[in-house]
Amino acid sequence: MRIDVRDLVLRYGETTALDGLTFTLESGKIYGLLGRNGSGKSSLTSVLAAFRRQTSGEALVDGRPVFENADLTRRIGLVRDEGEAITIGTVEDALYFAEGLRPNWDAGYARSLLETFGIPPKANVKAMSKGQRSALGVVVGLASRTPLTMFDEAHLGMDVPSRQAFHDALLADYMAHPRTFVLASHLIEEAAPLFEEVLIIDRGRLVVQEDAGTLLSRGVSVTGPVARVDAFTAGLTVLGARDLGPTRSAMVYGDLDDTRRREAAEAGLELGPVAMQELFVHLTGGPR
Ligand SMILES: Nc1ncnc2c1ncn2[C@@H]1O[C@H](COP(=O)(O)OP(=O)(O)OP(=O)(O)O)[C@@H](O)[C@H]1O
Repeated sequence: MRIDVRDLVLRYGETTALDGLTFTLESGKIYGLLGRNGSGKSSLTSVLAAFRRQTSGEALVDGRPVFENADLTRRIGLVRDEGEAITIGTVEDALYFAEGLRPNWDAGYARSLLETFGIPPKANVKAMSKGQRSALGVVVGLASRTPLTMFDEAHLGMDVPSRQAFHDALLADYMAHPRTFVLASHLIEEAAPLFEEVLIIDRGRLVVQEDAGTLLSRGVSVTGPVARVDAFTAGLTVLGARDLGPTRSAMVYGDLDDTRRREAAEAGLELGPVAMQELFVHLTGGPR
C-alpha cells in the first residue's frame, strides 16, 4: 500500500502533535519510525489507521483519504503498546473477531504464532500478563496480513526471546507475503536490522527519511591512540567518544571521502560503523 502524507497537522487543543508532515511510503517495504517521547509517532500512526482525524493536511492510502473509509481501514492494521485491543473473552474470541474484520486473515498462521509465543488459545485475555497481551497483539497484527501493518511499540512488556521471535516472524512473513510495515520502536538497535528505510520525526516534524544503509553510512567510528584520533577528528562532527585505557573510539557524523580514509589508515586508525541509535540521538538533538 502506498501512503502519501501531505502537510499533515494534528492538534490536541493547544498541543501541536504533528506539525506539517510530508512524505511518501512505497508499497512493500519495512519502515522504521523513530522519534523521542512525545515526538508524534503514535499520533501519526493513529491518523494513518484512521483512529483519529487530522486537523489539516492529507493522509492518503493508495491515493484515497483514509478517514471514515471502511474499505481502506479493513486493510490497515495498527497494533499499539497496550497489546491486543479486544480484552473481553478468550484468545480464541480475539482471533475470531479479527478473522471477521480482516479479509486476508490466516487462521492457521495465527495458531502457529500462538504456539511460537506460548499463548494458550483458551486463556482469558484480561487475565494475561502485559507481555502476553502484547504478544497476542503481535499475533493478530501479523496474521491479519493487512497490506499496511503498523506496530507502535507493540513489543512492550515482551521479554527478549519473545521480541526476537516477533522480529523473526515478521521478517519471514514479510518475505513470503510482501506488504508495507511501519515499526515504531525505542529499542532501535534491536529493530534496526529489519528497517529498509527510516523516518525520524522530532516535535511533529520530519527530520530524516532515508534508506537505512545510507543513514548508517553517515556514521563512522575512528579508533586508535587518543592523540591521533583527536588530530584526525579535529574539525569533524564528533557525536561522542569512549576511552579504553590509551585507546579512544570517536563517533563521527558525515561521509569520509577516500582521501580521508587513506589518511586514517596511514595514521594507524581503524574505521568502523556507528550504531543507528547514536545517529538517532545526534539527529534528534542529544539530551534535553
Ligand atoms: N490524547 C491526547 N491529548 C492531548 N495531547 C496528546 C494526546 N496524545 C498525545 N498528545 C500529545 O501529542 C504529542 C505527541 O504525542 P505522541 O503520543 O504522538 O508521541 P510519541 O512519539 O508516540 O511518544 P512516545 O514515544 O512517548 O510514545 C505529545 O506532546 C503528547 O503530549
